[in-house]
Amino acid sequence: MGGRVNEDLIKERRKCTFDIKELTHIIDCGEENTIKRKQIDNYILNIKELWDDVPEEYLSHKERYENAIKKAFIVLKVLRQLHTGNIQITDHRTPTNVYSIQDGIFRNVNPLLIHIGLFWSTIAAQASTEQQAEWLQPDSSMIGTYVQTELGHGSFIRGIETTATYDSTTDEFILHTPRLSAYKWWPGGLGNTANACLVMAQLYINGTCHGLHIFLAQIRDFDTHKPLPGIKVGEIGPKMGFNTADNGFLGFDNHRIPRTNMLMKNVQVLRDGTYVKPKHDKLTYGSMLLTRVTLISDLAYQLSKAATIAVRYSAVRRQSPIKSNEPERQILDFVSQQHKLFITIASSHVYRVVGLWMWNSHKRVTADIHEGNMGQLPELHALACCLKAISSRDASALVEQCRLACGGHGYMMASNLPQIYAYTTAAVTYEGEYTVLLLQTARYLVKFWRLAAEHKPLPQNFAYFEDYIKKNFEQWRNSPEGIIEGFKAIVAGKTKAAYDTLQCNLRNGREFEEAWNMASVQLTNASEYSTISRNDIEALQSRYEELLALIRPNAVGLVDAFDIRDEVLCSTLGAYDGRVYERMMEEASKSPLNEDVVNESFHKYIRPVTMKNKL
Ligand SMILES: CCCCC/C=C\C/C=C\C/C=C\C/C=C\C/C=C\C=C\C(=O)SCCNC(=O)CCNC(=O)[C@H](O)C(C)(C)COP(=O)(O)OP(=O)(O)OC[C@H]1O[C@@H](n2cnc3c(N)ncnc32)[C@H](O)[C@@H]1OP(=O)(O)O
Ligand SMILES: Cc1cc2nc3c(=O)[nH]c(=O)nc-3n(C[C@H](O)[C@H](O)[C@H](O)COP(=O)(O)OP(=O)(O)OC[C@H]3O[C@@H](n4cnc5c(N)ncnc54)[C@H](O)[C@@H]3O)c2cc1C
Repeated sequence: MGGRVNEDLIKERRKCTFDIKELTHIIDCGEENTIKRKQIDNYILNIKELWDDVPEEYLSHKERYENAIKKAFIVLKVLRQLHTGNIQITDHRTPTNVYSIQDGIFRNVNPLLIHIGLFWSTIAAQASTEQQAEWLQPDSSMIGTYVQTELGHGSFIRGIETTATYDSTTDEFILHTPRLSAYKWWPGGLGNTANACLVMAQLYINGTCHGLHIFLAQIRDFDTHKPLPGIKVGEIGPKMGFNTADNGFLGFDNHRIPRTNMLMKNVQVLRDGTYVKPKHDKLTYGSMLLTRVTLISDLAYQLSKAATIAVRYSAVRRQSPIKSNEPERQILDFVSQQHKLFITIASSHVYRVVGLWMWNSHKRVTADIHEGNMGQLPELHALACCLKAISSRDASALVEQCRLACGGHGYMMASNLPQIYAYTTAAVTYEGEYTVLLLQTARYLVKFWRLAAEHKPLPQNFAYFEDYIKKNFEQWRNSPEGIIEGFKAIVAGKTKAAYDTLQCNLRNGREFEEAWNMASVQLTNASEYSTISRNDIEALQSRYEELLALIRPNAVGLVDAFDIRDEVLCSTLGAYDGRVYERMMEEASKSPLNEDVVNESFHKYIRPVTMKNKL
């Protein structure tokens, strides 16, 4: 859409006091990455077949999927070309950028998300060298997914009921779904797209259960795409979001696969049925760990999208004067509006930085694991659980705050804020539900508190537990260091309270698991345990308000620095040119309800009632 840039946005951009490009380069981890990202954006976004004539929202459930799958295979082809270097973009090791522009292409979810994001990465991480050589061929016919959750079990994965029983006479595993609750339910791309899957099942050899293992199973014929004998597969129906992801169900009726289809990098079943144990029994859960780490950065990106839309809109939208004799003000001038939005910008940066740090930690710990050193895995798991839980919860709350900050127009699908919310709130549940993950972190903290309480040696990372016990915490200081000290005091205090409740429950004769359950609200909820005083809080509050005023002139510059293209934002409210009302009117004109001046329902249903006595 052509036309002039909104005057208020022009003025906002003139006011900006910092170099926007410099911040963009920081966000991209370097100018080179910015250049590459833009090359990839240009290449992919210029593919005409990826763009819709009719907005996605007006399509039926079936049409949405068919439209998305058409685009998914165009994108897959491009990703393969990038991978093999056939598209001359020198280095594309900035995967989040390739993936993030897909938000614009699909306005929803790529049905191949799990194929690319989890299927391949799990094979790469958990299959033996020989298996990888066979399965990771660039021209493979396999379209796969990651099949773990069942109708009856999602969080408690030890309760998974699908079995894989070794038959040494034929050198095969028999995959079986013993009852309705054991049906696989949820995997993305399973409904219609996938012809293969990685399935999590209980391994049985000679009547002994060895727990959960991952198996590669073909489920559809590669040529006809018909389900193989013994496979019952389908799609689970419409959801709050993720409606192009064809999440599916799957049941096995004694479906046989070769023994060599168990992922055997860390654990093996030999021809004679000998079971060779892994070095750590949670290595099978590695894909969940990796995805939790990846999600932190993805959620930071979703926050930057929501912030861009809401801040630009707030600079364009004028409503109410502040003094009655003045003109109406940009809603961005209201301090309460700044509070709603600037926190979203800040949170995006926080989770981006933490996400990168976690990504690098994951790389380091994985390299150690390859060398046989598992020592850092528990801490990484505890951190990933906590950060995935809070980043998803914060992101969905802040995206919703941005939507509300756009008033009624934020409720329009054309603002794209409802879709971003539906996407982020799903992340609170998938890949480990919020409370369940926080309890994993609590379990880790309580272990170290027990050491502290028993005056046993603590690792350096937990020295502050001892400081708390010895009351070595300094008085509160209003400085970054003081705030960090404050957080340490909160963690220590909260862990102590939960631990004390746990001990009290145990003394009262409860068994550990029951005592744990009774303490679980304390284990997940933070309390104020720092040495902060009322005066400190007042000082912090006024400093916060000063900071809002300092950020105000740079608000639009800050979101421009996220450098998200209009085709990706997909928002009438957030486009770079700020022509909000023109875009809203243009989008409304696409509604099928505007195709006829008089809708035929008038003649069928309305007129017979309203004109009844007048005909
Ligand atoms: C098209 C392009 C796409 C590309 C994509 C790339 C980028 C885009 C960005 C990101 C998106 C990427 C993908 C995701 C996108 C969309 C999501 C859609 C799909 C979602 C998929 C799923 O949801 S898959 C299913 C996930 N399921 C879960 O997460 C289940 C949650 N439950 C658990 O993880 C566990 O059951 C548990 C952790 C709650 C407890 O496990 P349990 O077996 O009960 O444990 P125990 O009690 O026996 O033992 C606990 C001990 O084990 C340790 N531990 C547990 N888990 C781990 C682990 N993962 N690693 C290491 N250690 C672990 C735990 O600490 C205990 O140790 P101690 O005994 O020593 O205390
Ligand atoms: C959009 C989407 C995509 C998904 N994609 C996939 C996929 O590709 N592959 C796949 O395998 N799965 C997938 N899933 C499934 C997902 O991983 C599970 O839904 C998730 O792990 C939560 O499990 P659940 O649904 O069984 O919830 P439940 O565990 O039943 O949780 C329900 C409630 O019980 C509480 N609860 C459960 N256990 C405890 C406990 N021990 N202590 C305290 N409270 C507890 C929870 O906090 C929650 O409040 C997807 C889900 C969604 C929504």
